[in-house]
Amino acid sequence: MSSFEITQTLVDSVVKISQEAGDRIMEIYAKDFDIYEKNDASPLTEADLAAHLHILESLNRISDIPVLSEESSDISWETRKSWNRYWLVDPLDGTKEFIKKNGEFTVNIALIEYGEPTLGVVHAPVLETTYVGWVGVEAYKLHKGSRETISTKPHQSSDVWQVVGSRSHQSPEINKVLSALGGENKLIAMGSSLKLCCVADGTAHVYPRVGPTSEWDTAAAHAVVLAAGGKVTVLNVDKPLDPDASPLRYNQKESVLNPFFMVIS
Ligand SMILES: Nc1ncnc2c1ncn2[C@@H]1O[C@H](COP(=O)(O)O)[C@@H](OP(=O)(O)O)[C@H]1O
Ligand SMILES: [Mg+2]
Repeated sequence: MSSFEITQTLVDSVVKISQEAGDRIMEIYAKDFDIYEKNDASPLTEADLAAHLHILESLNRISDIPVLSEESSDISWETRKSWNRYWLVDPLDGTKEFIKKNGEFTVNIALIEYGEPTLGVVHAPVLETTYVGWVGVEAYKLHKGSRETISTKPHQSSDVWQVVGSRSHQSPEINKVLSALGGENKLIAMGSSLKLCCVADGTAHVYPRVGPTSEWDTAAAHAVVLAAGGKVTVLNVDKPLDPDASPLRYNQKESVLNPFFMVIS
């Protein structure tokens, strides 16, 4: 048994790394994208890679835990399947939102232990907001120097369902989920892992995902949801509120694709 423990120092380091990666992204985001069209490198690739390299180097400096990032995801299953603990990173989630310049993109760093997220940091550079989930300990949001504890807001029978969904990847099956919820609902469109954070901080009751995502898209924000009192489970579109649905897990199979899932307050 290893004696690894998450500490406040580790959490603070991961927050700092995510914010520094966000600063690198912002240097590119602030430029005029048109100038890139003459060159080979797209602004997206450049921002993604700059964030990835910074996160990789920094995580390697603070720990000897392996890293799986969307930008270095060619690590074989043979190697990965022996990992009980690893960092799971999406350096720039919400690439469509980055290109559209609507600010709804995030830097995502999660710690996965035995298939479950135990720590997650989601940083939205344009919004100047960082969500932190230390599972079993606390969930909070940092915004322009202030720190606010966050928790989910469970749906009450008289509430209109506040449902958050993808801005850029929709699926007609969402209507099945909405009708299975029953009652009235209001759909809020949002890019990236910010949708899970909306459930974590009580802005939304649910986020049903009826479309493909990869494990790095959800891991960090999944930790924020768990730490804030919510759940992320495998979705049955006909029974979205199934109390026996299995939790979403990580590194259990060769494919890094998630099943359809439900995030609930
Ligand atoms: N066909 C597909 N296969 C795998 N992942 C997909 C996908 N379409 C969208 N995604 C994932 O959904 C994420 C965006 O989510 P959303 O639509 O909720 O903003 C993308 O993250 P990236 O932007 O990092 O590529 C991408 O990983
Ligand atoms: Mg992504």
